[in-house]
Amino acid sequence: QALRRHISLRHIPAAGHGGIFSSYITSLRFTINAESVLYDGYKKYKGRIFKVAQMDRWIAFASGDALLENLRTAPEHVLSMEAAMVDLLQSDYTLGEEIRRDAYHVGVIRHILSKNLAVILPEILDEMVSATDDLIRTNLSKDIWVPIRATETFSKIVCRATNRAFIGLPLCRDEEYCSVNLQFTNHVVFGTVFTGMFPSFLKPVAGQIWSKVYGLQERLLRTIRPIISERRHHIQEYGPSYPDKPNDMLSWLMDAATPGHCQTDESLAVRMLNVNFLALHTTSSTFVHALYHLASKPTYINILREELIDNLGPNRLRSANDWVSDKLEKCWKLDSFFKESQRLNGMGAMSLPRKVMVPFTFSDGTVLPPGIIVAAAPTATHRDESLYNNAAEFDGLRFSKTRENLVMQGKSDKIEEERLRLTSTHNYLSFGGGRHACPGRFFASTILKSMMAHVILNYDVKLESGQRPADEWYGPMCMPSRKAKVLFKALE
Ligand code: HEM
Repeated sequence: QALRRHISLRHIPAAGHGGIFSSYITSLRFTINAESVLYDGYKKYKGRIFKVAQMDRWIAFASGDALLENLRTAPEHVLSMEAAMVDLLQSDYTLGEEIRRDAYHVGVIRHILSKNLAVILPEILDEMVSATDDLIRTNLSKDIWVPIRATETFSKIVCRATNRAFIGLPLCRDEEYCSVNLQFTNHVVFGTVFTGMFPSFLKPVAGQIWSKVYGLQERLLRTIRPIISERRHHIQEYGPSYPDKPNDMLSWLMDAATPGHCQTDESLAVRMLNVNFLALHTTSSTFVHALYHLASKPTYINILREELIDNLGPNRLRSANDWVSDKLEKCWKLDSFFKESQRLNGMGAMSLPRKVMVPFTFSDGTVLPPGIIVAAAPTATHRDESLYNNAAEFDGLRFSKTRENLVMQGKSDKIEEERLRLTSTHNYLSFGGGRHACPGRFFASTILKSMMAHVILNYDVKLESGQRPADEWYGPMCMPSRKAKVLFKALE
């Protein structure tokens, strides 16, 4: 097999070693330091396709504007994201086969969640303030710096705030419900490794065993079944738009579920787990990456605080009433700070994974055979000097300065200005791109910015050592340090 794969890809240059046996050295290096392998490949072959050895396969990486555009725009039956997920995440066994077969939840997130953002925001803010009070403020005493373990604390805050919009009170505060949703990421990550060890014909059995052992689907079902039943009862009694119907993810999913299996309690529970899987870890990691930047570079605290007070007024964002959502849009520096943090410290070294379904010819003439995964390399692209000046340096105001310059020069056209926002995918790979670009990024951006605004207006933060803690890498996946503690002090 290795020989066959080697021959079918021999026209593609390799980052690191390219031989049948020597490539294992690179695959080992990729496991330990994926970022540097991809950076070396990118520098050497920018504008081309290059391949990188993994233990069990080659992955091709597209670099440069033209090839990335090919990757973004190829139709699903040619370059498939779903098929890539089956290979890379063993998604049929870890996420559930039905999630791939009927992805109606993606439409719900893309259209209904985004459309309802302004309406549900006060609820989200209320939960965020209450969760931050419960998990941070109660531990603080006047004028004393108190260490808070950032990843653990903010994943819980994100879980509560997000689930206020997904399932509402009181379940968004239920420990069992939150813990199941937070654990599901581990279920997927370790389940990928576990089921990946079995040959194809045994994977369904291995997947079943894995799900039963972890038991998260069952546990989530137990917590949400009474709520589903109650809502069904109201629908039967008063019709689909019954009075006081909750305007949340569970209702939207129940309304959109394709008739048949998708409408069962079991299927809705799996769908809720998956939506949480997509939303929680991504948002909390992105937040903590930015928090580490903020706490290690104190000058930004005053800059961002000043901007927030200018735009939001003297209120401290202590409650949802202090909030007017369009004012957050005016906080360009805060938006820029997150975009810059995510540019340098995002979810990992690989994005836009797609499986080649039929022979695919890139615009430079390179042909990829079916069966291979092709992806983009965000960390390498985001450090490209031709795209970003002083690319290796953190400049929290990089994007807001350019936005302001455009306005000052009278050149501000809407398209150019939108490209500099956190949620834009132009020259920016953290949210993927093309038809699969993250549909939850507008929701995520609102949560991230409002949570940071609340922190900055209510607390001082710093790091004991003053140094930003090193990220944790697992193959191509990147996470902010899970051990590091940020020192918090209440402002009043
Ligand atoms: C900062 C937080 C987030 C980051 C960094 C992030 C990143 C991504 C990335 C890189 C992709 C793959 C895109 C591609 O391959 O082209 C993706 C897809 C997706 N994300 Fe997010 N995401 C975030 C938050 C969310 C949230 C909050 C939700 C849901 C509310 C969500 C829902 C989805 C869905 C449904 C997809 C699949 C889209 C499709 O299949 O077409 N994401 N996200």
